[in-house]
Amino acid sequence: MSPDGSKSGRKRREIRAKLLKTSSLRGKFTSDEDDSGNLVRDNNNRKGPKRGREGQSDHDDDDEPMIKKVASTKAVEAVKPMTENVKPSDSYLSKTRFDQFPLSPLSLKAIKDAGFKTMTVVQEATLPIILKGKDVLAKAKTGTGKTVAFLLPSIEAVLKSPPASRDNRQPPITVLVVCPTRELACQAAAEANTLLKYHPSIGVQVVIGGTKLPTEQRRMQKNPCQILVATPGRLIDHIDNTSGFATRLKGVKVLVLDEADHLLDMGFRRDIERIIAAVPKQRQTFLFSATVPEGVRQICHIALKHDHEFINCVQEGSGETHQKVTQMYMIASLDRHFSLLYVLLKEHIADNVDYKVIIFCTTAMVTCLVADLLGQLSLNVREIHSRKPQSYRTRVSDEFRKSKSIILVTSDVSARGVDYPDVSLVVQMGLPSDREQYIHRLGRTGRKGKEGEGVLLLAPWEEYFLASVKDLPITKSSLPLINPEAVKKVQKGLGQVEMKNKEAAYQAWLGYYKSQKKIAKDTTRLVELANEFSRSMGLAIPPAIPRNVLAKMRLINVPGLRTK
Ligand SMILES: Nc1ncnc2c1ncn2[C@@H]1O[C@H](COP(=O)(O)OP(=O)(O)OP(=O)(O)O)[C@@H](O)[C@H]1O
Repeated sequence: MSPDGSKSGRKRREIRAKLLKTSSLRGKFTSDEDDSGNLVRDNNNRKGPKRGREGQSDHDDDDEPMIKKVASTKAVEAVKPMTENVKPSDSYLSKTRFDQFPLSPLSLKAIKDAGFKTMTVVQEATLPIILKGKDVLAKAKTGTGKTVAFLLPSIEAVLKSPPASRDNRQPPITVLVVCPTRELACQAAAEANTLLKYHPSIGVQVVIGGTKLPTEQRRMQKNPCQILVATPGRLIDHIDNTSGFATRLKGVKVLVLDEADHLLDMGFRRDIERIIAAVPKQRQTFLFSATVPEGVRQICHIALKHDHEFINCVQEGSGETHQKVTQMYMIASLDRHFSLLYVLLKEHIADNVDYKVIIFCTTAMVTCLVADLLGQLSLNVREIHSRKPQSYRTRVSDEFRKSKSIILVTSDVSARGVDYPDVSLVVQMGLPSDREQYIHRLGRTGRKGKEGEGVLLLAPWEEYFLASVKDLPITKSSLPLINPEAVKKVQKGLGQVEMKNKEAAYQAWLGYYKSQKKIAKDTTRLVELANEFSRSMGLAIPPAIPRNVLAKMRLINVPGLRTK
């Protein structure tokens, strides 16, 4: 917020968006001209790529949410959630207090200490159903307390389970929470420890890639571990390599899949199926996410009982994003993206002394390049992606969570779930892997009913993505003036970025867009665009790519590529 309390930069963008809207209404459905004179045309829908397992995947509201318990659904048939037209309120909070439910007084004490006065909408909607013993598929907007919603009843399940006998060398794990990324697993475990403040005998352990397996094995052996939070890949490592671990999983009473739609998509499917096979059929299962695409409704029966409840806290037609988060998109040729990003950031920083920005890039190596460039431009920037050691990622994540006046450049390892308070702006550079990822990335701002801003920066040939988010309140903003000094500064900064970073970014960029069917179907065009990206990094000729890498991408002998 600038000193006078206005967000003049954001205001400027909103005014530009309004002006554009009125002008474009005149020429609706024809082409729009971005400021570089390129004609951009509307295109159709697209399909995004399937993402890899944890760590390998680089792609690495507040209107009245509708709490509507849909009648028990047969998991296979898609049941449209019931909705009523209710006046949207601006709160993610309900009026219901936690002590109106049969929860442990010690949990209630911890909740009070955490400063939670009333339940959030999703907590109020799901707790009674879960306490009745039902399986639940819950959909609620980002930043509205889904983690506490599944942890509270999970703690109740532990309290109801018979304490393990002291001499039991493989005491049962009662609750298993699966998260798609390491930061999210650590965060859920931290939230669990907050709720367990007065339950000293209940232990939470975390198993995630990037840490030493033996360290985790010792910790689980020596400390209470009634609740285990895990990323899929590492959990399977323990099932396969930690003696007695599979036995401990036979005690699971509650299985939680956080960011369930992501865990159920093809990238994780095999791991999730193995994990489900490793826990008892006789259990309760909770699937939570801010997005539940139709496909997930069809496939959720692999985890949920047929008589599960689908609880949809997102009012139909209000869209899956928050009203208080303004969403803009900008179309500019690739050669302007870095300067545009720089101008956007300087504008935002000038208007928001407590700025806290997350910039999402398409891959780890592009993230690395952008972070390097912004560092050269003397911005206070950090980076998180899968090419950084876990200790570094954890340290930076903790630092960013506690800081203001800071910029985080990141891949999709930070797209979902991570709860960084008071993020003022989310910038998404280039094509999000799909609609859900766009929504989750945007959901890093506007949490707990707060305001926020999202800007999606696309090249003209990426504009077709907008068809997949046309139901969301995203408006086109014309481009801010990019003064020649800024261009020169960015070009100078690019000149100081190491060549190996540019080579890696170019190769990763090509790999990512090769996975975008609509763009990759014409490989010659794909390579032309990649070489446009290469020039935007200030390279006169595109970097050479190892022949074996091109073979894996199935791009051997495509004109415009250089091999080494
Ligand atoms: N009843 C409550 N009152 C106030 N704050 C709460 C309450 N429950 C949870 N919170 C806080 O709200 C914030 C967002 O919660 P959480 O991260 O679980 O959101 P989420 O719905 O899981 O978001 P995402 O979809 O991004 O994963 C956290 O800081 C959490 O501690």
